[in-house]
Amino acid sequence: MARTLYDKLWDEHVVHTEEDGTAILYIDRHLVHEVTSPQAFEGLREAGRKLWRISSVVATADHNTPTTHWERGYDGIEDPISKEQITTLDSNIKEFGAAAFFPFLSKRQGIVHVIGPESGATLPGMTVVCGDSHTSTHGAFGALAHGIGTSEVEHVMATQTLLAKKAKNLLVKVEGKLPAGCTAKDIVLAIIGKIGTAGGTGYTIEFAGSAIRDLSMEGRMTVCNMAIEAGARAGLVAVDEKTLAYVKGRPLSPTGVEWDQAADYWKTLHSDPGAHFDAVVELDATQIRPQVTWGTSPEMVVPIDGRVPDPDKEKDANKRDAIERALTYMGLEPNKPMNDIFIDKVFIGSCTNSRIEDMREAAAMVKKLGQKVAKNVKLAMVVPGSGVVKEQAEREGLDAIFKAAGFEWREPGCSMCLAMNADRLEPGERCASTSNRNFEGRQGAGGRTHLVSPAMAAAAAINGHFVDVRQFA
Ligand SMILES: CC(C)[C@H](C(=O)O)[C@@H](O)C(=O)O
Ligand code: SF4
Repeated sequence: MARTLYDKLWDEHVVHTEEDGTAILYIDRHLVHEVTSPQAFEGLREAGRKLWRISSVVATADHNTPTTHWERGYDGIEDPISKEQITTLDSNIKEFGAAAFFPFLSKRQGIVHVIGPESGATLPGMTVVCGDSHTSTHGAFGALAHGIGTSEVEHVMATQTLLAKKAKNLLVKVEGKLPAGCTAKDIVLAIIGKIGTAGGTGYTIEFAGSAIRDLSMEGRMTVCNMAIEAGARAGLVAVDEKTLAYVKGRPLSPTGVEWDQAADYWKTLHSDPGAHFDAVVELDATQIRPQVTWGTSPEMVVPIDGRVPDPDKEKDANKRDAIERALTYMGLEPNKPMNDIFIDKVFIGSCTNSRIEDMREAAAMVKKLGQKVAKNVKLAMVVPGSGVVKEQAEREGLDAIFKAAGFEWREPGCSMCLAMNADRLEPGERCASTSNRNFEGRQGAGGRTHLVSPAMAAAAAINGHFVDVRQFA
C-alpha cells in the first residue's frame, strides 16, 4: 500500500501497538538541554537506573548561557538559577554519559536544534526527541522528530521508548518560485497565517512542493522549526540529494559501507505516489510576500505591504476581542501601515534563523544598504546558533560587516528568543526578531515582538522601522 513519509517512519519504529492505538515507539536520538533534563536525571538516580542507550544522547547547554563575556567563564553567568541549570547538566552528563556533549564554553556549543544537524546527530529516518517543542526542526531531514515533556524525557532515558499515538497526515504543498527577497521564514509565516496556530493540531505535516524542494537544508529547518507554531508536533520534508549532501561528513554521520547502506535506505524516505493524506493545504509561492507579525501569536501576521488589522472589520466577536487585546499589548493603532512601525531593538538569532545561511542573508542586506543601525534602535544583536556557525561566519567576514554597521556580535545560544539569560526586552520595547514566538512577555515582561526573516530584521535595524526588502532584491 502506498504510504506517506510519516507512515514509513512510524512503521519503522513501532515496537508494539495497544488496541486503543497507543503505541510504543523506539527512539534513536535523544537530544538533551539544561532546562528540561534535571528532573529526569534525578528520577533515574532515585530509581537507581542508567541510561538505556548512552550512545543515543547528545547534550548541550543553550537556553541559559550568556552571550557576552565568555572570558569570565562560569562566573559570567549572573543569574544563580541559570548557573545551577548549566552546572547540573555538566554533572549529570559526567555521571550518566552521552554520545556527545557540548557544554557551555565549548567550541561546538549552541542551540540544541542547530547543533543536532550540524554534528550529524540528526540523520534521516531517525526518531528524534528532545524536551523542547522546536524539536520539529529536525524533520527537515526526513526524521520523525518532536518535543516531549520532562516525564517523557525520563521515560526515554530509562527505556529508549516513548508512548505515542499516531497523528493524522497533513500535506502542505507550496508550489512555484519564491519571489526575490522572500525566504523560508516568509513561507512558514504565510502557512501559519493561512491555517492558523491550530491548523496542524493532531497532524504531522509534510511540507512538499517545488518551493520546499528549492530550499536549502537551512531553509527547510526554518520551515519545520515552526510546524509546532502551526499546531503540529512534527513537520517533515522528504529526503533528497540536498539532504544527503548536508549530512555527509558530519562528525556523527556514518562513513564507508555504513554510509552507502544508510544512503540507499534514506533515498526511500519520501511519500509514495498516491499515498493518502487526511488533509491537503496548497500555497502559491509566487504570491508570498515578506511577512511581519503584528500581534501576540504567530498567526497574527500580514505581508509588509499590509496594515495592522482593524477589529471593527472583524465580524466574529471572539476574534475581534483577540485582535483588540493584541493591539493593546502591542501598542498599535488599527490600519497602521506595517512599514510605519518603528522598533527599539533587533534580534537576529534563535533555532529558527541562526544558521550560517541566515547570518549570510542578514549580512548581505546590511552590506547592500551600506549604512549604520538607525539612531532609534537601541540594540541590534546577532546571535549565531552555535560556535561552529560563529566560526564559519567569522571566516567569511560576516561579523565584521555587522560590527561596522553597529550590530553587536554575540556568543551562541537561545538568547533573546525567550529571555532566560540576561538578553531581554524592557517593558514596552518593540523588537524585530527572527525567532518563532511572539507571545506576551516572550522576550521579556511587557516586550513587543514582531517575527520576521533575517533580511527583514537587518533592513529594519538600518531603517529604524520595517521596510519591504523586495525593493533591495
Ligand atoms: C524551554 C523549553 C521547554 C521551551 C520549548 O519547549 O520550546 C523553549 O525552548 C521555547 O522555545 O519555548
Ligand atoms: S532558540 Fe528559542 S525556540 Fe529555539 S529552543 Fe531556544 S528558546 Fe526554544
